[in-house]
Amino acid sequence: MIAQEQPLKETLESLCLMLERELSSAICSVMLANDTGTHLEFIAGDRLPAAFRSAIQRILISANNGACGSAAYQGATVICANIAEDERWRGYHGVSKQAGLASCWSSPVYGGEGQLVGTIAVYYPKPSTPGSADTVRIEKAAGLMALAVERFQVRSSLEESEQRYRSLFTHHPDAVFTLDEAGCFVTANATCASLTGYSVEEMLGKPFTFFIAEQDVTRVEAYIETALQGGIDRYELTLKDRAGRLHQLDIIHLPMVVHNTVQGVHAIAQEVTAARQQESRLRILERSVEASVNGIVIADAGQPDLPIVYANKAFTLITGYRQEEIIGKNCRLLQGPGSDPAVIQRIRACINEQKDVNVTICNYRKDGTLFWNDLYIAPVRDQDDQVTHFVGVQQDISEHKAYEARLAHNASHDDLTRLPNRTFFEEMLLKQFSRLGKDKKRLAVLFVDLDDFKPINDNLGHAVGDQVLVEVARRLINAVRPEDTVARMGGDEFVILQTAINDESDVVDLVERLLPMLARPYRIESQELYLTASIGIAMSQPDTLQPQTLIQQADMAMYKAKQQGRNAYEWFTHAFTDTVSERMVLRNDLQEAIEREEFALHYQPLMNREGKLAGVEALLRWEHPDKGFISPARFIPLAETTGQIIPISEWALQRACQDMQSLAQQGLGKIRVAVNLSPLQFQRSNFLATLRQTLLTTGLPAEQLSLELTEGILTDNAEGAIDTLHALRSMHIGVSIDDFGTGYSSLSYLKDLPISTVKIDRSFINELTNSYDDAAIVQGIISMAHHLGLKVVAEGVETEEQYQRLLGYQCDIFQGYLLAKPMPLEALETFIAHLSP
Ligand SMILES: Nc1nc2c(ncn2[C@@H]2O[C@@H]3COP(=O)(O)O[C@H]4[C@@H](O)[C@H](n5cnc6c(=O)[nH]c(N)nc65)O[C@@H]4COP(=O)(O)O[C@H]3[C@H]2O)c(=O)[nH]1
Repeated sequence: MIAQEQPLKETLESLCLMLERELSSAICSVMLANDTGTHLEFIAGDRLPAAFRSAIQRILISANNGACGSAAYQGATVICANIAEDERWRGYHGVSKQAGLASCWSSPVYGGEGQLVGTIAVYYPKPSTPGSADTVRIEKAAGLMALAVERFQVRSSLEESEQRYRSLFTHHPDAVFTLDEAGCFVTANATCASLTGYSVEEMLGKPFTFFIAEQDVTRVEAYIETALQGGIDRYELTLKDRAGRLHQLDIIHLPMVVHNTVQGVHAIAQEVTAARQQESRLRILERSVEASVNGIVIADAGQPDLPIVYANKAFTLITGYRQEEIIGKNCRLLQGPGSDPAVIQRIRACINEQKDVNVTICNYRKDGTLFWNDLYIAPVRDQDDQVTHFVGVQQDISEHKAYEARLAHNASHDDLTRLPNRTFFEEMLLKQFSRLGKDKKRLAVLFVDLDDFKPINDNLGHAVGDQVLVEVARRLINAVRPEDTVARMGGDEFVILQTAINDESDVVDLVERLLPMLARPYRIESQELYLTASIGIAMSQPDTLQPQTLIQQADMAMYKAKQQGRNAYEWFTHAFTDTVSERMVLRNDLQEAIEREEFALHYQPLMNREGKLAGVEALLRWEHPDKGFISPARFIPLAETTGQIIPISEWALQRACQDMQSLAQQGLGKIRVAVNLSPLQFQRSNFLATLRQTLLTTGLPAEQLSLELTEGILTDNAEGAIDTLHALRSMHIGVSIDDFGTGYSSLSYLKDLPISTVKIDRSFINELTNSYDDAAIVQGIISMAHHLGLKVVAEGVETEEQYQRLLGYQCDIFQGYLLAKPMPLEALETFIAHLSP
């Protein structure tokens, strides 16, 4: 039974029975010593009465404690021949008597190592002592008991150890398995099943390589072989699960050694797929950070003063600091005097609040040069949401900033002179005005307009004009204090803002320095040019509400200065607000009219001596949306001074040509049209080119076009004008001298000019019938002109008497209200249609 490894109690009960059979009328029991050797615990002796069994269930091992306690204590057999009289049984007399037990012999039992195992006891219903044969039997039983208990203890500890290891195997979170010498599964824990998708039963007996991705099989077989030779290996492989998914495993192979021989392979496999993916992601991220063109720094949030723990290559390129110079330092070493404290404060606040922040800050490189940093800082949190680091991503946007600054400068500055423009000037004016305190300081706006600049521009070309303007700008800048502002308003107009002035004398000081300074000769391309300026001044008054009005007032004052003779200055007074401002309003209206194309052309017929149509004169009409018809005699001189005449005239020429083409297309004949030319237009270098272009685009034959110019145009720029006239003649374009008689030119002067017609000014015709002088002049002009081969047009013919007189003087062509008034194109169509053939 001991060999069969029955449960211990059963074995010991059998032992008791065996002894009882050998000792007639005896009842046997067995007690086992506890682990600490202080007590005995009842285990076998079922024939003892229950009450007694319970009384001796657990007893102390001591000198006089019944037969068993005493025997275990003394280490020798104790014979209690008469329990009732035995002092060692004190406390048990009652229960033993009740159980009918009169004597007891107990022997201690020792194991192989001499350790106390327990006691074996024999009870008799009568007082008795053992004979020698009894003693031998008891000792034999004690020996068997020792053997049984020891075998039991060995088996229990084996089982325990087996369970421990099994538990480790079963519950191990990694896949734990063993392979036999052929490399097939012998054992596999649950993790193996969940990893492969096969049940443990399905796995057992299958070769390990069955589950391995093809490319790894040879390598894995070699590792198994090494383990079978007693080697230990750690390696990674790719496992293919039942669904075909791949898993990355970290494997440890150990030899399974039994009785000193390797009988297989133990293996532990840990899934590292996620970790490897993570590692690969980290590698890519690290590479991206390293290769990024943006500077990237990482600061440790766990250490005081956020030291930098990483900086990429771009950071070193941007800042000039090498990694080792920056690691351990705080990023503020990039800051400097130009770093905006408000921006720094914002960065600090966001770092304290552990928030993202994006700022543009002025930083400094190691060599002290400045760069603009578009900086983005973000906290990095761990799994517990604690900020461990801050990442700073920086981009050097210096070039972009410079570009922005250039754009801003361009938007607020004049390209040519690099002076501030009108917008900038107005902003500055507002700013300075708002700063005017109660200290009675004032502002002055000086409007500077160059006298006679246009001829320079027109005659010498824009390149020369531009150089003059640049020089004027330079002189103005040199004349003012640094706190004053000089701006170019456009064309040849400049403005100066004089700040913090005490009284008029401060302004007079400046103006009286300025005028001679501007009048000094200008040496441009080896020529000396002379020009002066007219200056208008407006000063802020205690009741000035809108500083912008100072600009208008100074402009008005400048006109006044011009009227008073040039190279002069004039103060603004409210007295001339009305007339000048009217002019200014008109100027603005004119600009709008050009943009909105509010102009129209009317045509006045010119009749020959036979009463037939000799041609028409194109006359501009401006129908102002609010003010109604505005006479060309009013707006054309103004447009001449502002240069606005150029687009207006070009439009008129184009329209006249188109209209004549339209008449021809309607079968109303090839009507010759006379178009007025402005001096400015005539003197422009591209005048002929524009003219050719207009004829080309409209298709009007050059012979149908005639240009009217005043004498002034010819005398102002004689040489250039004559060349232009020859060019016109060669193009077959007719030229008439308008308003003839009012200027200084004589007919003999006209003799060499390639012109075809003279138009006698209306004032002479007007007086023709009243004044002998005028009649004589008209008569003289006509006969002299005929002598020179020129045709004569009389304009302003209002009466029959004038007409008859002119007919008598052999005048060729007649124009005037008597014959026809200027009319729109539609009326002209009717007019021509009704003329007798
Ligand atoms: N009292 C009176 N006046 C008569 C009579 N017959 C014609 N007129 C007016 O005399 C002017 C003749 O034109 P202008 O001497 O070239 O004088 C023109 C011309 O110098 C200028 N002008 C008109 N159209 C243009 C144009 O397209 N370009 C340029 N540059 N100047 C133009 O404006 C000036 C005035 O033009 P308008 O007011 O249209 O005045 C026109 C015409 O309406 C008449 O019997 N009695």
